Amino acid sequence: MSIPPIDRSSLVRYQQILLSKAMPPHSLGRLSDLALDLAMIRPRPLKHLSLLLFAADHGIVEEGVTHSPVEITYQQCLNFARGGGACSLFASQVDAALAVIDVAVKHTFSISDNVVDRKVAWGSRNFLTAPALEREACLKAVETGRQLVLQAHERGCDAIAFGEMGVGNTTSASSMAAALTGLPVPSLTGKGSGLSDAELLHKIAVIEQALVLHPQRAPFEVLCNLGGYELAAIVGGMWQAAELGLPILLDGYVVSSAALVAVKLEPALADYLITCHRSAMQGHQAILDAIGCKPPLLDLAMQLGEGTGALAAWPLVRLASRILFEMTSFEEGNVTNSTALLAQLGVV
Ligand SMILES: O=C(O)c1ccc[n+]([C@@H]2O[C@H](COP(=O)([O-])O)[C@@H](O)[C@H]2O)c1
Ligand SMILES: Cc1cc2nc[nH]c2cc1C
Repeated sequence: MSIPPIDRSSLVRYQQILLSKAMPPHSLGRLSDLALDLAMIRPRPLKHLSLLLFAADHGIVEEGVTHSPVEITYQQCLNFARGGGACSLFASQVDAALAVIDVAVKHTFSISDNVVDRKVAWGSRNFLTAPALEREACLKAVETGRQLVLQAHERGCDAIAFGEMGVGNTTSASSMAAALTGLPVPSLTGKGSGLSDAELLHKIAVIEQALVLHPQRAPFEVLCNLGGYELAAIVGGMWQAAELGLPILLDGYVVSSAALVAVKLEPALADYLITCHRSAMQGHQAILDAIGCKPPLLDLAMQLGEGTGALAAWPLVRLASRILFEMTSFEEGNVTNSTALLAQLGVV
């Protein structure tokens, strides 16, 4: 694996280009910061976003950590692949290509369902009784993520986002985040797709028990012991995307827990992450901080997953990527550069 470092040496030149644009200095605020970040990753306007949504089931649901019936995982995969659900609506609104990929859903899809079959296991195991993932199957899921990103890149995408669907996966996400950050479990655990206050306390107790049962803290061990197959696919996909020099639009709580694993394994990956939104799930900001992310572009109290936060931010990301390369300068627009004049006079 070799993730190329982003092109920091060009930052000063890009900052100068930004100052030459026909506007008062710094008037595009965080959008111009984003323009600079994107240019150091990929110095041209972005056009095509691919959203890879990986789906899997989770054995930890046996412990009563979610209200959602397990069949919702496969039902939602079918729904998404038919163009239903939030992720499909958002993807069609912002012109992104959506693929739904089964890595470990407890359901047999038929070819006409339009769900990509990359099944590596029939769900994960209950990690209160065994490691969640089988090592070999975990590696296969990582490899699947890589292959899907390579294919999306071959089809012409120049930016990538990951989504997920998996009843029970917020328990995996919180467990991995707690193992990798050392932060108290309650600070990282929320109600997921919906729990009462008492049920949330039970979910926290389950996670605390899991952390005792699985004391290993090396990132790959954490992924195998506490993770999910869709999370493993996202880890592999993120590595591949960074290797290809693609900006990665970071979605919410669950995808960010996979990003934390990926960054712990390969710190250079962090520079390719664009922080799209802050999920309302308890602990998302703590995960973003542990990764070293910039403040999120959107803070809309969303907490759905599916890649919806990344999709909602894509129009802003695409817009920012055009500023350095497509906006006219003072000179090109025949506009007096008052700041430059004042600088010549020694006023600024
Ligand atoms: O990523 C997020 O910010 C997020 C926050 C809350 C819930 N989810 C979604 O909720 C599902 C898992 O919820 P749960 O309660 O069954 O663990 C899973 O399909 C996720 O996509 C996702
Ligand atoms: C209905 C439903 C939709 C979802 N989308 C992502 N996670 C989800 C969980 C549930 C329960």
